[in-house]
Formats: sequence, structure tokens, C-alpha cells
Amino acid sequence: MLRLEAATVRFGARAALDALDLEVAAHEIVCVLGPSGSGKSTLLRAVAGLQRLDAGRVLLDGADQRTVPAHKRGVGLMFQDHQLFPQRDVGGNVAFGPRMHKVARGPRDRRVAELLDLVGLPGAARRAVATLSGGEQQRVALARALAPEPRLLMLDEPLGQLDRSLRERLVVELRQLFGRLGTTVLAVTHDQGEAFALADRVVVMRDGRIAQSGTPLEVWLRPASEFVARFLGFDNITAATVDGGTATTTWGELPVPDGTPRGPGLLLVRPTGVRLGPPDSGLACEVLARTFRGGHVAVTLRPERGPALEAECGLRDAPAPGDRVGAVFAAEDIVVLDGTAAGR
Ligand SMILES: Nc1ncnc2c1ncn2[C@@H]1O[C@H](COP(=O)(O)OP(=O)(O)OP(=O)(O)O)[C@@H](O)[C@H]1O
Repeated sequence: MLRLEAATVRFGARAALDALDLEVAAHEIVCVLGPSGSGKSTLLRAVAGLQRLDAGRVLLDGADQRTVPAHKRGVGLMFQDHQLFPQRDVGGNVAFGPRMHKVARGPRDRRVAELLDLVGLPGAARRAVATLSGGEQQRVALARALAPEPRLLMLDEPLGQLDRSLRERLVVELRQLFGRLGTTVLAVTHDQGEAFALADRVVVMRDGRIAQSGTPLEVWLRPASEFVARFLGFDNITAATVDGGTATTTWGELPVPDGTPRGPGLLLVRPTGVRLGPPDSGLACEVLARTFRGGHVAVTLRPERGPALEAECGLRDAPAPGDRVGAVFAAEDIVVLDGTAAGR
């Protein structure tokens, strides 16, 4: 449905989008993740027609959008600061798009009622926007974005300002809602939890380019590069030389999954792959810190050689700072990263 071909946007000498290629299929939910300044908003603006391309093309349903103005592209946009019209009631806000498209009053009112049901605010049409909570306003903004039945819905940090528990709930509801409606979605977020929960496919951006694209599981299990791994919060990364079933690293000989290519590379050890036992059972380490993370405890270790290591432990069996432990590594949690300069 959407295709970007070598899309390029420059601000001065800097490319905010750097010959970016991206496709979004009909009914697909794609979430774009990336650090601040990586070009996420520019990408949405370019698709919406709010930002001119310096090179390349945006195609919607195969049609080049170069000469199509923003309001004729049939895409919906919902920004972080959802900017409802404060002087209109909820119904007036949701009806805005259909009214612009000259939809008659009867069908328009029916559509508003239907959408408010859908976003979990039945009967709220006559309420004043100022009387709504942040989460309710977000739902109204979503209903307003859906009202003109856009072929593509674009969300920029859609749940950005809400507290965590509300975000976690809404993200599940959104995914169900989009599934039910068959909406095609391109969303931007800096929150990886949100992206992984919402998306069919995650796209990680860096400096106007795509660093990795894949299902949430693929990206999580096999980050393509050191950049993506660190962006996802993985820090157990070291240089390694793979030979057969093992890798030689500063932490010692580590097992690697079958089929890992031989040669020098970078190795990521997921914290779940660092198993702790008595000091003589593996790589000797001192426990530096213990951080409660809800479902588990993150333990920071200083190994007798090599950089610091993080291990993930159960709530009841995490060692305390100052303890001496032995670390053993599990092959299934070891990933060889793209160690080239481009990957870094
Ligand atoms: N109108 C503009 N004029 C000049 N530079 C701009 C303009 N808009 C964006 N940029 C620059 O382009 C780059 C990409 O910006 P963009 O807003 O797309 O990033 P982002 O990934 O959405 O960041 P954030 O997560 O902080 O919103 C940044 O370096 C930014 O400073």
C-alpha cells in the first residue's frame, strides 16, 4: 500500500531521510523506532505530504504522490499532542473530517457514534473536551483520525503523554482495534515496549536510514548490529572470534549456536543467558549492583576479566552486592552481530 523509494530529505548538509526504502502492506501495523533525531517524524511528514522530498518517491497504492497535496492523500495523522479543538465537543471533534468531506449529517452522526463505541467512549459525543482525562482525549483523537476512513493511519508517539499502565492497556486495545478494522498503520514511537506490543513489524531507524526491519520477535532475538542491540538496551557486547561451536572472548570461551559463521565478530550475550552459580562454577565475578525490574532482577557483575556483565535473575535467587559468583553462558542467548563499521 505504501512504498518509499530512496526517499531523501535534507536540512542543510544533513540528511534527515537518507535514500530510505520502506514498504507497508495493506492491513500491516509497522512501528518505527529510533533515537531522537533519527528521522522518524520526518518520515511521517514526508508520507503525509507535509514535507517535500529532495529525492526519491512516495507511492500510495502504486501512485506517485509528488503532486498530490496533503489533504488529498487519504492518510490520517495523529500527533502526540493530540490537539483536539477545545471549543468543540467530543462529537464535533470526531465529525471534523467527515464534515470536511461533506458527509451528510445523518451518516456523519452515525459514524461518530460508531467510532466512540469503538474507542470505548460510548455516548460521549456531547461531552466537553476539557472534561476528559488524558487517556480519554487520546481515544477521541484516535476516533477523529479514523473518522475519514484513511487508507493509511499514521501515529506519531500516539501514547506519549500517558502514564505507563494506561499506555500498556491502550496499546493492547489499539492492536485489537486495528486488527478488527483492518487498518494499515505506520506509527512512530521512541518506546520500544510500545512498538513491540503494537507492531506486526518493527523498523529501527538511525541517521535517516533503516538499521533493521523485522517482526518484533526477530528484532528482539537477533538484533542485526551493535547499534540496534544497544538501542534495545543490551550491553553485554564484546569482540569475539568464532571457531566451531565456541567463541573466544575476553570473558573466556563462550558457546555459540550451531551454524554460527567462523571468524572475528561481535558477540551479544542476552542477560538471560548469563547463569549464576558458585564462584568456581564458571567465570568468577563480583556482584556490583542489583536492580529490581518488576518480573526479574538485573544483576551487574564485574568479571575477573573483560567488561562488566549484566545477568537476569529470578526475584528470589538474585545475589547481593559484594557476593562472589560464577557465570556460565547459555548458547541460545548468544547472538553474533554485524561487526562491520556500518553495523556499528
Ligand atoms: N524543519 C527542520 N529544519 C531543520 N532541521 C530539521 C527540521 N526538521 C527536522 N530536522 C532535523 O532532521 C533530523 C531528523 O528529525 P526528526 O524530527 O525526523 O527526528 P525524530 O527521529 O522524529 O526525533 P524525535 O524522536 O526527537 O522526535 C534532526 O536532526 C532534526 O534536527
